Parts: sequence; structure tokens; C-alpha cells
Amino acid sequence: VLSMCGLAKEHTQARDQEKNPWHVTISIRRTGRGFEHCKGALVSEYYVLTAAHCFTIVDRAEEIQVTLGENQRFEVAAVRSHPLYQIGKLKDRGIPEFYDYDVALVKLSKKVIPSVSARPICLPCTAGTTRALRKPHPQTTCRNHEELLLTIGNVPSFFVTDCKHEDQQAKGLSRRTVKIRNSEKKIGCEADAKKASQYVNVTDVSQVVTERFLCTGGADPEVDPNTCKGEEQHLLLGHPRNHNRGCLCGLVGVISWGVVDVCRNRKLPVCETGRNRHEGSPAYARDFHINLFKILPWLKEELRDEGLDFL
Ligand SMILES: CO[C@H]1CCN(Cc2c(C)cc(C)c3[nH]ccc23)[C@H](CO)C1
Repeated sequence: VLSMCGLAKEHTQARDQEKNPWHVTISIRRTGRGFEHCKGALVSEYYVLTAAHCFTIVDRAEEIQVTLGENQRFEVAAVRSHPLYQIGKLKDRGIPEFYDYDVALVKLSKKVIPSVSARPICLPCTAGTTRALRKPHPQTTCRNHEELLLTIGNVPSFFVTDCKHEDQQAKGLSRRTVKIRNSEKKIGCEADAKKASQYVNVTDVSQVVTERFLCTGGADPEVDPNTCKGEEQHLLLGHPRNHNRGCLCGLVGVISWGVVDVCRNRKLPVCETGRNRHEGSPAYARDFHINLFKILPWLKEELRDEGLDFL
């Protein structure tokens, strides 16, 4: 039976993991340097989707652990980065980091049993997203998904980030609403990529912001929150119409990189206030996400045995 992807509790009393049952933390043991962490999302019973730059070519599956919610720990069977991801590809042009195709699938060593706090998020162009969009199956096409999820202008969406609860100082998850800068908003958003310290040698911004990227952040019309290193998270789209009722969420992007790491040596934001932790982050603080509609052949191939019903 379908895993009912994207179904999550929405009411305030629900626990963080019940509101974001696909949210995982990936811990990578680095010899001599402790652990590094990234975030990811469960996309099927065995696979987690995250950013490829979370891993180095020497990381081994044995050094990686995935935590779902507070306490479900999984060993990792394999890590498969997108074949076209190559962070050092433009080094000889004075561009130290290149994030094109910055996505990876982590295969868990045992399958995840769906529950109220463990459930995959729906991927674009699968029957699950058709259901999440409350559209008829199989009449609804992949093109329809893209038209519905990545509309023109500022597309309301959100990503999930760590926060700390005011009283017991426990860590929590909070949603950060952002707008995907589409159509005419896209140009200005992408231009700010050149403000990244490592991109001083970039002449044409399309060298580093390729077709694969979605752009968020900036202060127009209001300040968007920014991502931080280690939050290689997901740009989710709550079902546009029913934000208050249960979220039938769809995934459209994977956070890859940002111009400014607004969290460096800053403490976690307080969950309750939900205030932007980045007062004072510059308007050129933009974030770039891999658009899943641009890597579908790879997703379909890697997830072919997961019963996701790709359209
Ligand atoms: C091209 O130059 C920039 C690339 C990446 N940036 C680091 C970074 C990574 C790796 C991942 C995520 C999610 C980030 N969110 C905000 C920053 C940030 C640094 C800026 O700190 C320089």
C-alpha cells in the first residue's frame, strides 16, 4: 500500500517529529574531528535525500548514521551522489566550490516502517504528489506538478530548521517560510550569488547558478530567513491551499548552499518566537536549492525499486 507520503500532523500539540516525519539528521564520523551533521528527508522506505556536499569521496557507509526523530537510529548501506556532482570542477577558473547537481541518496540498511513520526515526503512526478495535490490519478502529469508547485513570481514554501525551546532548552524543529524567486524575481536573486566570498572570479553568474537551482532569500517584499551550513534540508511546499489543516507536503528542492552562513557562531533561534534569527543579515543573503524537477531521470533510476509510482 502507498506509504501515504507527505502526510503529517499539523496541530500545535503534535510533536516536532510528527509535524515533520520525514526529517532526518545524518551524522558523519570524521576521524579526529568528531561528527559532522547534515539534514535530509526520507523519500521512500529505504532512501534519504540530502546534499552531495555533505560527503567527501573518502566517507564510508560505516562512518555514517541516520537518526529519524529523537531516537530511531539507522545504519547506512550506501551513499550515492549524483554522477554529475563535482565540487572542484571549476577550480582551474578560480572558482573553489561548484554546487551543480549537489544531491545524494543515502540507502538505509533496514527499511523504515511508516508511523506518525516516520513517513516519507512526496517526490515530484510520483502518484504521491498527485494525491497530495488532490488531483486525479493518472490524468495528472509531471508537467502539471511543476505548474502547480513552481508557479510564477514568489512561490510560498518553507524549510525546517533546528531551534531551542525557551523553557526546557530542549532542541526543536521550526518551519521557516520562504519564497522561491521565480520568473522576474529570479534574476535579482541569482545575481546576489556573486557576493559569495568564493565567487570573486565569477564573471557570468550562470557559471555557478545553473539551470538546476531554485533561489530563495532576500528582503523583497519582506525578509526571508536564510539557511545555514549543516542544514542541507529541503524546501518543502505545504499544499498551497490548506496550510492550517494537515500538511500534505511535497518536496521541490534540496538546499545546497547559501551566500552567507548566517548561523556561524550564533546560538540556535528560540522556537516559540519563530523570529528570524538573522536580524541584520544582508539583503544579498540568498540560498540556492537543487530543483528536483531538473534531476528526475536520476531520481527515477535510483529509486526504481521503491514502489514510488513515478508518472
Ligand atoms: C560559494 O561560496 C559559499 C558557498 C557555501 N557557503 C557555506 C554554506 C554551505 C556549504 C551550505 C549551506 C546550506 C549554507 N547556507 C549558508 C551558507 C552555506 C559559504 C558561505 O558561508 C560560501
